[in-house]
Amino acid sequence: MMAQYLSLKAHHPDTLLFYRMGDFYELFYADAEKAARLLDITLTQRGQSAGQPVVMCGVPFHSVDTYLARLIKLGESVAICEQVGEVGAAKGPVERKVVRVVTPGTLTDAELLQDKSDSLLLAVHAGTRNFCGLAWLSVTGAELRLAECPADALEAWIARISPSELLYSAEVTPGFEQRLKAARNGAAFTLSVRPAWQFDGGLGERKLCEQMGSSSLTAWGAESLANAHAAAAALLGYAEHTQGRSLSHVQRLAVERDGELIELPPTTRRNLELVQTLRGEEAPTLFSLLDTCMTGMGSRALKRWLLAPRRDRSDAQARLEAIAALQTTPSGATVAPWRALRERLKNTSDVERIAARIALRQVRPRELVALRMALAKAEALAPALATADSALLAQMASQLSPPPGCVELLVAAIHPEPSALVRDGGVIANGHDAELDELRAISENSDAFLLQMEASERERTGITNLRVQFNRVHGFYIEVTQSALSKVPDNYRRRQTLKNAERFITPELKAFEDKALSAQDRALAREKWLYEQLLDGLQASVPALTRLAGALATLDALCALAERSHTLHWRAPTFVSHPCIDIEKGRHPVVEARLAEKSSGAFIANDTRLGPQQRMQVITGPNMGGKSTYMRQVAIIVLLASIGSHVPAAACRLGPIDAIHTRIGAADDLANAQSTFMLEMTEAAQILHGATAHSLVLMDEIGRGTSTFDGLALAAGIAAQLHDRTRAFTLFATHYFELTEFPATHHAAVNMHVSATEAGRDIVFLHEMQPGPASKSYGIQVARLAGMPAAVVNHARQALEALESQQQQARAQVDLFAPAPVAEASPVSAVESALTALDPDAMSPREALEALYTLKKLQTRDHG
Ligand SMILES: Nc1ncnc2c1ncn2[C@@H]1O[C@H](COP(=O)(O)OP(=O)(O)OP(=O)(O)O)[C@@H](O)[C@H]1O
Repeated sequence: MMAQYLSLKAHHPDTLLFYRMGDFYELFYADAEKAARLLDITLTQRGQSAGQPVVMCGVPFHSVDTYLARLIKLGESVAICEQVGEVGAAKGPVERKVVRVVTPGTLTDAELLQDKSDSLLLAVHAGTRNFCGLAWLSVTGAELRLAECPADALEAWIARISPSELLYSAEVTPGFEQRLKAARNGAAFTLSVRPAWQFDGGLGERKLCEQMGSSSLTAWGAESLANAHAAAAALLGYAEHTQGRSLSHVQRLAVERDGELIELPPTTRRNLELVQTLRGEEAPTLFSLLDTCMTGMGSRALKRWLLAPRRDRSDAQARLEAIAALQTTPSGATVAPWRALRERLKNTSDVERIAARIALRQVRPRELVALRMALAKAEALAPALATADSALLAQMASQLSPPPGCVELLVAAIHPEPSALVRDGGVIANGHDAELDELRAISENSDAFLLQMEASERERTGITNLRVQFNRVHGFYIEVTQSALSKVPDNYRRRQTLKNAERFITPELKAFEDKALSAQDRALAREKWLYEQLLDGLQASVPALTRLAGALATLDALCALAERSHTLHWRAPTFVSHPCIDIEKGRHPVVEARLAEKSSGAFIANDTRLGPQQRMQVITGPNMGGKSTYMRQVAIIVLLASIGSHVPAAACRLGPIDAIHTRIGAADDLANAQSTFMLEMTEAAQILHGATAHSLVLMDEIGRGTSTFDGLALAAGIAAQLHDRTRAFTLFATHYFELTEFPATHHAAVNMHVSATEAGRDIVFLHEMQPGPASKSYGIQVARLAGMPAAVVNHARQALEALESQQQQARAQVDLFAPAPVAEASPVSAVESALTALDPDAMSPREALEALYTLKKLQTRDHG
């Protein structure tokens, strides 16, 4: 057995091997030690193999899912090895096979997957010409995506895709590997190394064609993406390896191109708290506020929309029309369509994942019952949509009809209340298969047979309390109490002795037992076979089922947006072609919700007007005044509009947007050994390189991490660059009062401030954005509010007065915003000219040596 184990283990060196032995999965040697540590289970030793004690530990097969979940969460992969041969069929151990490998990026079990998040597998190929190829999919989804990106944009792509597992070639350079490891920081995904030959462009193209059932990839515009094909080859190879079969349900292909999406760099996703709070929690975030979907499919679609808004507005426009239609109560109806639809969508099972599990032949009987009910619901949804005034809803309606014959097949084949697992029996419906019905009848008729036999044996033997019974351990028996033993006939054979009774068997009962038990075994085998047949029959429906799942998901997400708009009083944005961000009475939805929850006052709405004439707002005002909230709310409204959602504002007009960049707050990135200031500057530099005139840029207190003069000078330089060169829509919050002079010399910048007023020695925040610079910074009042000891506050107040009067007198007349002098080109030195004239390939060793002496002489002369 150990030889068998070791040969299986050799094929899965980096994976924990769960080796099935009876009712347990056992792990051995190093696997056992690791699993015992990670799962906190007991390590044992048994026997010896090759003179060494065998270290092992095990988990019961019926609770394997819990252990798998824990290991996957820790980033481990597990190969499941089952007994596939018949016990005792051949000499030696029963035949075993690894039936699938469970890895963080290839999960398919409902118990292991999160309802509201996709678990994505991404393959990255370090390609030619400084380009990387990417291919990714969710094993339980229907779509494979491809992209090629410039090598320096790889981290941003990985962050956006946010995979659970990333595959790369064993032969990438150490530098590239290091980058992938660094990209993992903060976003926990597992890195899996694959053999280099699997990253082959030609192989990938062939595999993709095969997958799509097409002779070329032209229809998808994916024909000339050799780098992405190489990634796809590894991706599909790995997915097939883990599932033990090909992914026949993945039949959609999409190519993502640089520049199609509105850029949301990782810093923006973090700073705007889109799907995670700054502390790493799931709520309160924009997504947690937005997601009132009734199904996991809807939540996942909504999250995808939120994290991948498109620059092209056609999708967003179609969604806005759909939301409008969902909010219009048709004549004769009492409620808006979104309400009625959401009511019907409630408790709809995850058709997308069930379809994938059908294709992977891992689907459980109860999921098929759930699928049948979901299909009935989906069909009932269609009529209400078909008549709606929205092309998108009409398209959904056409996709909601169940594949022909699918419901009928499920009704006929699956028992209405099946057991959880096929191996327990009772899964196939009565009347579906004559042979199964007959076998079941034999075992079910045994009750009648036993009663009849009991009566006849009582009569024959005169033992009135004789009983004929069955139990799982001992099979059929006749039970006679001690007192009646003398009446037992000769043909009774003793089976078991109890305290007060004896149990017997007769040849007649034995014959019946054989028949009944074998009927049960045969019925079970027949059920397994019929279940496989059913899966075969369902394969043809898989593409239609995934389309239907997509329609359900879109519909659910749209209904959630309609509900949010209604409940939170949001309004539809409008898109225009000229550059502008016009927001009337905008609010920050998450802060507003928090205020409402705590009943701590109303949220103060603010307008925002940005356009070519007024591209930059320099925002000043006290701490706690609401600067960050205001800036974030503008970005959130722009993002919500871009995905086709209504927005928390009275009105919003939005021109083209290509990116939302943010530089907010300061958190040390200790893991990457970057100081607060270094990080601040790196992020600012990235924004200055990346932003365009169609980008929205939020800069919150840039320059704060260094000395006042350095910081001020840098902040001024950055503001000037954004205003003059980048020309992005910029919200620039600062504590440097000097910067309020910026708009005087820069025509497209204006001063804005958050209002506050003093009540005695205290400060009252009004949270209103008003034109002009703030008059005071109120730092000391805020410190007082924060509970700073009175002595410190008084001390600070005195020091402040002294500092202010000193500054009045010695105010340096520095023009902070004057353009920097162009650096003078330094004259070319004699050494440099001589070097330029040399051609090393055309020189003899002697000439080279002479040239070296000449250069040295010239250098000595240049430096006197
Ligand atoms: N428009 C608003 N209406 C009501 N309350 C608001 C508004 N804006 C902000 N607040 C409240 O004020 C708090 C502080 O806001 P915010 O963090 O935006 O201030 P800030 O000016 O950026 O402060 P700092 O400069 O210290 O970062 C928020 O948590 C919120 O409770």
